[in-house]
Amino acid sequence: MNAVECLNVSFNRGSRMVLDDISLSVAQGEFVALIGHNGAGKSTLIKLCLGLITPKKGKVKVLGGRPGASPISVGYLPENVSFYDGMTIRDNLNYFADLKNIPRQRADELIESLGLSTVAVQKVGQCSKGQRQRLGLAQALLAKPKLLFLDEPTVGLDPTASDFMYQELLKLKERGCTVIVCTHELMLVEGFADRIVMLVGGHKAADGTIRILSEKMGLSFELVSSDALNAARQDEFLRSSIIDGRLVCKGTDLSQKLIYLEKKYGITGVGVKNPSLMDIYKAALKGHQK
Ligand SMILES: Nc1ncnc2c1ncn2[C@@H]1O[C@H](COP(=O)(O)OP(=O)(O)OP(=O)(O)O)[C@@H](O)[C@H]1O
Repeated sequence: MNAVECLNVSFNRGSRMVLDDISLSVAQGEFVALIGHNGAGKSTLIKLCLGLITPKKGKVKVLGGRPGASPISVGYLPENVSFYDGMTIRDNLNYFADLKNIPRQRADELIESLGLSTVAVQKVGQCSKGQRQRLGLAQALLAKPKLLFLDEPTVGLDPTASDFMYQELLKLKERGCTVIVCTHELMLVEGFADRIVMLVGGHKAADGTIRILSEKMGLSFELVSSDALNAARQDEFLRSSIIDGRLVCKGTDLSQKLIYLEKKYGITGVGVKNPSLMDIYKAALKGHQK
């Protein structure tokens, strides 16, 4: 059973098409980055999976059932999570625990594990953005969800706080939780996500690992080796692969080039630098606007 299954899902707001024929499967335990320009439909897709809105066409299944059918198993950190500013961090979390019928001991555990102990008695209105987001994550994790949706969880966070957030998400994935993060922070998410799903104008424009998408899109991989670069400068076959002082090739030519370097020049251990998620983003955007 997949954690999320969308089959030919379309959603309109009035006469405007917001999502068009989206099919998407997310396996349990996967970490998926949902990316795309402003207004692409990312939050809408998350809301459909949460059962907050219903598709005009197509089917959505979450943890094998109807979206919204197992709220305890699904955690959600919305883009603008709101708390009671006049209450402390601990009281806010206890309040949500009580609402969900979860023992307050779980709130204590999360305060401890998410590094909120020293500020637990601080009023939320006096918390930094990073502390609020940790509280937001704690709220989403109260029920130990099997599936977690996060909508731009690191907006406005400093690099340490953002890294903390992603390290926590990685720990959850390691424990088998499915994580779906909607974000614009491509450089940050590319090191964590197993797979990228990109929406453009309500359509699915890309779906796969960075490696596979790069190959499909014909993006350039860099062969990182000064020996290989020096050899290529003297080599008729490789010379044309030097662009802006870097030795590059398409994913489909990669193994051929590596074998050639080893056989002809005895060069081994050549590092391969994948295209970045930003390269994929730009290529998918361009490909979709043709
Ligand atoms: N409540 C609403 N009423 C009317 N239109 C809406 C509403 N919410 C979203 N939309 C529209 O639906 C489209 C998709 O919005 P959505 O919030 O899903 O995009 P997004 O990819 O999450 O964007 P962003 O990166 O800016 O958060 C946009 O054109 C937006 O204007």
